Amino acid sequence: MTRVIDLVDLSFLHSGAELPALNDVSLVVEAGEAVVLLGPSGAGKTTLLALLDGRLQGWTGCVSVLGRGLAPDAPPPVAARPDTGFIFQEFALVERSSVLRNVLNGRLGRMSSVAAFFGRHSEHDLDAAHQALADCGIGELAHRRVDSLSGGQRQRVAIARCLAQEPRLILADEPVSNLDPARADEILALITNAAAKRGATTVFSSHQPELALRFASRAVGMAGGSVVLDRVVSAMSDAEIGALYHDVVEGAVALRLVQ
Ligand SMILES: Nc1ncnc2c1ncn2[C@@H]1O[C@H](COP(=O)(O)OP(=O)(O)OP(=O)(O)O)[C@@H](O)[C@H]1O
Repeated sequence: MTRVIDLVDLSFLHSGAELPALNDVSLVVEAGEAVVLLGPSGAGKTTLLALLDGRLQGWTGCVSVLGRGLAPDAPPPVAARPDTGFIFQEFALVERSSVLRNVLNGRLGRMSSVAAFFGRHSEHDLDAAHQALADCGIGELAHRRVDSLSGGQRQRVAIARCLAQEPRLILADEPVSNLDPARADEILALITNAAAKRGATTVFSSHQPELALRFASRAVGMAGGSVVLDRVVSAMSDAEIGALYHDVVEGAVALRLVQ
C-alpha cells in the first residue's frame, strides 16, 4: 500500500494560543482510504486539515503528504499543490463568473503560467471540468452565473472545482455541517464516490458521526490535539463514539483507543 499521509510526532501551536492545537500526532493514511476525523470542538481537526493542505507553518515533527516531505518553514512547492484538493465550507467561488469558469479554475495549478494568464484551457482541462460537473449532477448549470444559484448548487460547484483539479488527496472540513440530513447524505456520497472513482484518498471532518461513518472506511478520533481513537469503521462501536465526546465533555480525555 502507498502512504498518502505519514505524520510522526506532529505538534502545532497557533500563534498567541496557550495550548498546542496538535499534540504529538502520529498517523498513516494509505491510498484509497476515506478517513473521517471525529471529535469535539477544539479537538484539532481543522488545524490538521489546514496543515495537510500546506497552509500552516511552524510545526514540529515529520509530515509527508503524497510521498513528499513538507517543510515546517515554507509552503509546499507550487508543482505539488494541485495534487491536494480542499473543499472549503464557505465554497470560495467567483460569484459573477459562470459555473464552468469556476470549475475550470480548479485546473489553474496544472496549467503553464502563460496559459493560465490568458485562460487558454486544453481539451483535457475541459474534459476534466465537464466530467466533474456531470459527477456532481450539475452539467446543465455549466453556463449559469454562480450568483444565481442556490446554496446547495454552489456547494456542488465547489466540489466540482476540486474534482476538476484531479487531486490525489481530497481534504474537506465539515463539508455537510450546514445541511439537512438528506442533503448531507447526498453530498458525502458524492464526495466519497467521486474520490473512489478517481482513485483519490479522502480525509474529511464531521460532527455527525452516525452519518459520516456510513461513508468513511476509517475513523480517527481526536481530542485535545491528540489522536485518541483509530479504527476501521466496521470495528467501531457506539460506545467508543460516545466516549470520544463524553470523556471530553467531562474534562478528562481518558479515551485512548489507538491500535
Ligand atoms: N487561528 C487560531 N489562533 C489561535 N488558536 C486557534 C486558531 N485556530 C484554532 N485555534 C485553537 O486550536 C485548537 C484546535 O482548533 P481547531 O479549529 O483545529 O479544532 P476543531 O476540532 O476543528 O474544532 P471545530 O470542530 O469546532 O471546528 C482550539 O483550541 C482552537 O481554539
